[in-house]
Amino acid sequence: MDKFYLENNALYQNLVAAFNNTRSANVSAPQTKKPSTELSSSNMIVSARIRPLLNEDIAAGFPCAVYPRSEKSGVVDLHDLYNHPRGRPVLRSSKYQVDRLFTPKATTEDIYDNLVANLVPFAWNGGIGTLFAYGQTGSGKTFTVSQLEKLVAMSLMAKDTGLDGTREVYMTIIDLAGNSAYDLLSSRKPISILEDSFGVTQLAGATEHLVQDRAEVMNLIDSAASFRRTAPTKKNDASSRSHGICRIRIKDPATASEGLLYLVDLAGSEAARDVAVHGADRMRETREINMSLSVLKDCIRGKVESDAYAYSLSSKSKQTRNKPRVPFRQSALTKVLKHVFDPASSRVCRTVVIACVNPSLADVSPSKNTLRYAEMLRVQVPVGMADKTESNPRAPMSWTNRQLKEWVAKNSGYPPIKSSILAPTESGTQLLHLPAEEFENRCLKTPGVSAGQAKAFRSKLWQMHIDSQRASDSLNESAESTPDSRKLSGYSSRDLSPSAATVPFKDRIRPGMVVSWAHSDSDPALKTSERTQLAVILSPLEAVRDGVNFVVDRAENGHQDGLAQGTETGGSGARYLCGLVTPGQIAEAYEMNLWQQVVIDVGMMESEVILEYDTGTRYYYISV
Ligand SMILES: Nc1ncnc2c1ncn2[C@@H]1O[C@H](COP(=O)(O)OP(=O)(O)OP(=O)(O)O)[C@@H](O)[C@H]1O
Repeated sequence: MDKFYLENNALYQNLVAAFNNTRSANVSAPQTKKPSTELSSSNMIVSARIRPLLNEDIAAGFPCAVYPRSEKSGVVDLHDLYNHPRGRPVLRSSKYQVDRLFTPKATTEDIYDNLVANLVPFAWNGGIGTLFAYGQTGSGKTFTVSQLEKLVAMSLMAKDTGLDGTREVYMTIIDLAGNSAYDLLSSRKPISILEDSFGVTQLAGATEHLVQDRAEVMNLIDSAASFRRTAPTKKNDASSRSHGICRIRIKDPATASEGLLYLVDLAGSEAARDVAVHGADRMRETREINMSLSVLKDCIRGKVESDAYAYSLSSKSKQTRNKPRVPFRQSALTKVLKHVFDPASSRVCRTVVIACVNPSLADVSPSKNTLRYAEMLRVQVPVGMADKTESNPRAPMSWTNRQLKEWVAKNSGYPPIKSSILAPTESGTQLLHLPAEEFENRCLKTPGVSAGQAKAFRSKLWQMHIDSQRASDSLNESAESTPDSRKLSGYSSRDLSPSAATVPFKDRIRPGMVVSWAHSDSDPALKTSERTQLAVILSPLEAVRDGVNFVVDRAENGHQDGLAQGTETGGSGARYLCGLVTPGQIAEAYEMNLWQQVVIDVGMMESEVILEYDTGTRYYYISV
């Protein structure tokens, strides 16, 4: 093929020039409006960097095959020459679209400013920012990622970062080849990828360096690069045959909360011909690399789709769409990046992909694959949903950072909480997912704000979010029907009768009421150190048929069948069968465990607690 390209170089260049002339003539003609049925996700940016032709490409005589239309449009044309069996060769052109395009003139500093710089404050404030560089061998992935690592480090270790507070910065750099992982900061010591009992992936045996200054970080990056596993391919004399992962953990010592930055230099995807001269082991290695890249693509797409699914305001649209799958357990690479991909993770993530492209005609086929892969990563969010999520002043999930800041300024009480500290870059969704402790700590950084004000303000935001979900769900259930209070009541443990609030709660105990109660300290079956617990009333104990002791652990009998028990502590004697309400995975979220039952004496009950159901996270939250 290379011979064919070289022999027809002049023809190829003429055909490309003719294509470009026709296209620019058409550009001046009025454009039909693009049918805007979709738009891509803002937490995921797919970009492409076209590297310059290198001296060796030019010396080999191959022309340029990749033509960016304009950086703004993100559209790039690729021209291949097709050896037509009858007649002369023809030009085959294909067009690809990415969110951001970097032409050969762009420097890595431009890429940093445009794509990566805002991941730094994001991770500084507790988010997870991930950057992947993908592309065929020799396309400039290592060149790009190694420089970006240094730029990130310079920004994090600057004397004045311009960011609030101080942070401890920890760095780990590993190399992943197939299922084996190595610590590049400990002379390629083998390490293990394990999932601990909390489901968190641990890089067992990898060293984490607490870095103090720029010089130290630069040394670590250079030293890791020298331990990276490389082997020559036909295209690149020092080709990375493994995925290089740089993890930067940014810990806030005041709150122990942490953000993460992952900079991932993926192993080169290569055409079989590049390794054809090598043995079976290299071919197997190539298959493994291509398989892990394919799982990565499914995970990136799946995560964006699953976020869109989870945050969809409309329960109707959820019913009509299948729940997206994120197969993160299928490769070692995506297991290491579990926090980024696990749909159960409550962490806010932003992902940036850089598809690196070699512009030479000799590499046009793998370049097409790279750009096709990049296009497949651009997950589209239906416009209907975007409309709903973008412009509802009553739905915090739909707020941009600017809308959020305006709302905080007007609604956070006195003194007003500084929105630049509470949410420097976050959207409404991101602030809702901030752990409660971190949210309140940020509020407390505004002078004069009390812990009570911070707590009440978070409740206010959550209440608004829950109301907006409920309103949206009821709207979707039936546009024509009048609001049905029985349907709405399914979302709250609140008494439907407005006059109920005037009656002491112990005089109106009913099934479905949630109460706080104090249990005896020594009760091991409750598996918690908190003395005050929540429980949902199921029925009066008398309503339970005699002889069903296997469900109810009666106070008189002590523990039975491992179930929790209530004890009589001088109450009125009325006792209720209740289901335990236990903390969920997200801070301040609860789940109802109707099968974990306990008998509670009225005397042990302290107060009624109103729980509201949030369809987005499928947890209950205490309403204030
Ligand atoms: N934007 C650029 N400007 C100048 N030279 C570049 C650029 N990008 C890459 N190069 C050069 O191209 C060659 C290949 O780059 P690099 O090693 O980064 O490729 P790679 O995609 O990481 O390859 P592999 O997957 O085989 O490791 C290097 O000599 C590098 O210096």
